[in-house]
Amino acid sequence: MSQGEKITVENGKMNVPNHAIIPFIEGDGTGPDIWAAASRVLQAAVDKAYNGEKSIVWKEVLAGQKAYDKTGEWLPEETLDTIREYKIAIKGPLTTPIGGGIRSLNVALRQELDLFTCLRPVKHFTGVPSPVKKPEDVDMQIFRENTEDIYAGIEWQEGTDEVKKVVDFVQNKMGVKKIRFPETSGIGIKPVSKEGTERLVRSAIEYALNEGKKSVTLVHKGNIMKFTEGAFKAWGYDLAEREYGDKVFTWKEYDQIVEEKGREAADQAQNEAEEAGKIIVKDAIADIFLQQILTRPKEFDVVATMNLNGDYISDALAAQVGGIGIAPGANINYETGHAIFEATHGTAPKYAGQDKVNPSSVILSGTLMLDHLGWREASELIHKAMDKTIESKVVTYDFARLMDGATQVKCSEFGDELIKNMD
Ligand SMILES: NC(=O)C1=CN([C@@H]2O[C@H](COP(=O)(O)OP(=O)(O)OC[C@H]3O[C@@H](n4cnc5c(N)ncnc54)[C@H](OP(=O)(O)O)[C@@H]3O)[C@@H](O)[C@H]2O)C=CC1
Ligand SMILES: O=C(O)CCC(=O)C(=O)O
Ligand SMILES: [Mg+2]
Repeated sequence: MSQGEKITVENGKMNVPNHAIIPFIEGDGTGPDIWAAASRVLQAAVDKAYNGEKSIVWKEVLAGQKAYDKTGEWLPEETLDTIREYKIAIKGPLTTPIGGGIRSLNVALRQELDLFTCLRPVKHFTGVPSPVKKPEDVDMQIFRENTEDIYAGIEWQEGTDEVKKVVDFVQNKMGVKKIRFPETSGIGIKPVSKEGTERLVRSAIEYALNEGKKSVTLVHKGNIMKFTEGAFKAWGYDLAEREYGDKVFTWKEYDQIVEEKGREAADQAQNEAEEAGKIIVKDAIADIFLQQILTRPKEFDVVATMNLNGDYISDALAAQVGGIGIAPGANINYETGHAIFEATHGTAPKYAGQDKVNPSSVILSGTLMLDHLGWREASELIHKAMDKTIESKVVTYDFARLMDGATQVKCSEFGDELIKNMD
C-alpha cells in the first residue's frame, strides 16, 4: 500500500499526485455508517478507473464527538492544520446543539479555512422518487456564501450583561427605537461585506462561464434587509458589469433600458444578449424564489446567495429531486485551493448506528471531490453506477418508502451495489 503524497497548490495550480493523501472526518450520528460505505465506493471507483495507477490514501482527522472523546476538544487545532496542509478533505456531518452549547463545527471549518463558496449542485437522477411532476427540470448550482451573514455567530443571549450593553448602545448611542421588547431580546448581528459578496458572485459567474450556463440569479431579501441583502444584490450586479461586462447582460442594465427606451427595447436587448451567448445575471427576492423554483425551475441555473438563504434553498431544492439523501456539496476557496466536501444533510441522529440511511450525498460529494482533482473517470464510474442501481430499484429506506417495487437495502449494501454496478 502506497504511503501517498500531498496535494499541493502552486501559483493557483493544483498538483495532484497519483496516490493522493486525503484527510477525512467520519462525522457524528449516522456519519460512521455513511463514511464506511462512501469511502469504499470512492476507493473502488478510483481503483477501477485507473487500474491501481491512482489511489486515495485516506488520513483520518478528528472533529465532533469522536474528537472530544479522544482529545477533550471538539475541533482540534491539529485537524485544521492537517486540512490546511493537505488542501482537500471530505467529511461526514457533525452535530450542533440547539440553543446553547458549542457553535457549529461545520461552520467553524468553513470559516477557519475561509472556504467562501458552498457549492451545492442539485439535479435529478432518473428513477429517484420526487414530490414534483417534473423533477428533471431542476438542474441548479447553488453558490452559497459560506463565511459571513448570520452564520458569523455574533449574537448575545437574552438576559446577559453583554446583551444589555448591546441594547443600551443601540438605543442610546444609535437612537434605535424599534426593539419591541428590549428587556427580553437576544440580539444577533448580520455582517455582509462587499468583498465577501464579490468573491462569491465572481465564483458563480466564473462557473457559469466555464460550464456554459445561461444565467446567474442573485437571491436576496433586499427589500427588507437593505444594507446587507440589498447591498449583496447591488454589489453582485456591479461586479458582474465591471468584471464581466462583455460576457453578461444584467437586469440592472435591463432596468436602465426600460427607463430610457421602454420595456420593448429592454426585452430586445436581453434577447440579443441571450442569442450572443451572454450570461443573464438577474435577481429574485428570496420568498418568491422559493415559489418559482417549484413552479418554473427551468428558469434557474446558477444561484448566488447569502449564507442563511443558501441553507434553506439547499434543503428545499434537494426535496424536489428526491431529498436530502442525495444532496452533495463542496466548500471551496477558489483562491487558495482549499476545499472540504460534505453532504447537505446533517447527522440524522435517530438512525445512528443502524446502517440504514442513504450514503449517496457523501458519495456524490466525493464525486465532486474527484472532479476537483481532475479524476473525472472515477467520478463518471460512480455516476453511472448510481444511475444503474437506482434504475434497478435497489435503494435505501428513504427512496424505498416512496417507490413501488423497490428492494430496500442497508447503507452498506447500497455501497456494495454501487461497487458491483461499476462497469
Ligand atoms: N453539514 C453538516 O454537518 C450539517 C449538520 N447538521 C446537524 O445535524 C443534526 C441533525 O439535524 P437535522 O435538522 O435533524 O437534519 P438532518 O439532515 O440530520 O436530518 C433530517 C432528516 O433528513 C433525512 N435524512 C438526513 N440524512 C439522510 C440520509 N443520509 N439518508 C436519508 N435521509 C436522510 C431524515 O429524514 P426522515 O426522518 O424523513 O427519514 C432525517 O431525519 C443537527 O445537529 C444539525 O445541526 C445539519 C445539517 C448539516
Ligand atoms: O452546522 C450545522 O449544524 C448545520 C449547517 C447546515 O445546515 C448547513 O450547512 O447546511
Ligand atoms: Mg443546512
